[in-house]
Amino acid sequence: MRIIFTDTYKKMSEEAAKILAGQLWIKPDSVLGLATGSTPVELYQNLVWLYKTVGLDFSQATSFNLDEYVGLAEDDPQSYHRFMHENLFDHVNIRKDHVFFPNGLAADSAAEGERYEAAITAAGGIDMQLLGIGRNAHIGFNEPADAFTRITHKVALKESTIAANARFFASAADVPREAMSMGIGTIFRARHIVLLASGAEKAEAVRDAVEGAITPRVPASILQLHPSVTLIVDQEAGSLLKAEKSDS
Ligand SMILES: N[C@@H]1[C@@H](O)[C@H](O)[C@@H](COP(=O)(O)O)O[C@@H]1O
Repeated sequence: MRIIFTDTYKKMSEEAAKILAGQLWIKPDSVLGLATGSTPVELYQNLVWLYKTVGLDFSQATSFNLDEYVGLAEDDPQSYHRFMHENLFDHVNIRKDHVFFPNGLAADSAAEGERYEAAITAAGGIDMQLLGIGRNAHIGFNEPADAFTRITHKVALKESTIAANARFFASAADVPREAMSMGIGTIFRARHIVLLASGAEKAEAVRDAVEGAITPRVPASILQLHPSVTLIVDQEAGSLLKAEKSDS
């Protein structure tokens, strides 16, 4: 795993933007796996800026989002679908028929998981997967569990995740209790993975994921086995890492 240590959230976001932009410049028809949450917001702002100023081209790109809440319509203000459009897709030249989400309204979640996997495969697989990390080291919505999940599936969210995401809702009671999420296997099949972490509340999760045992109790720990992972941390999120600082 390559670790890029940065001082601030701003620098973390700039480093991440360089990597995603580089991917698009090298392979304009890249299949990107994209993430929601507060962590990638400024990265997306940087990508929009690169699109507007130096012509970073999304016209041939495809995107698959990691996850979506169960029970929210696409146009619900809290849906991840809306989040991605407001933060990135509406501001760049990605084709709207090239952006994909798990359907949180699907009646048959198992069939929906298989449909989403087939769509990823049909697109050629994910070239670069962007990830944030939960405070309990979840990635996507893959919560600590007894086994690593293999494909896109329905998950019951942990109370801690509901509490952490409540800041985006009027109250914790409004946070959906379930989501459709890529599985750990789906994420692991991406050719390159970029994991972002910012803030002191992520420091333990980052340390456990990078330096701890590989276990489904720490979902992100599986990334230690992937051949191409770049972790970008700000000072606080990287503060508990023993790893030699290779960059700053
Ligand atoms: N499903 C998302 C994850 O993809 C995200 O990584 C995590 C951390 O979010 P944040 O970046 O807001 O800390 O939150 C949610 O649970």
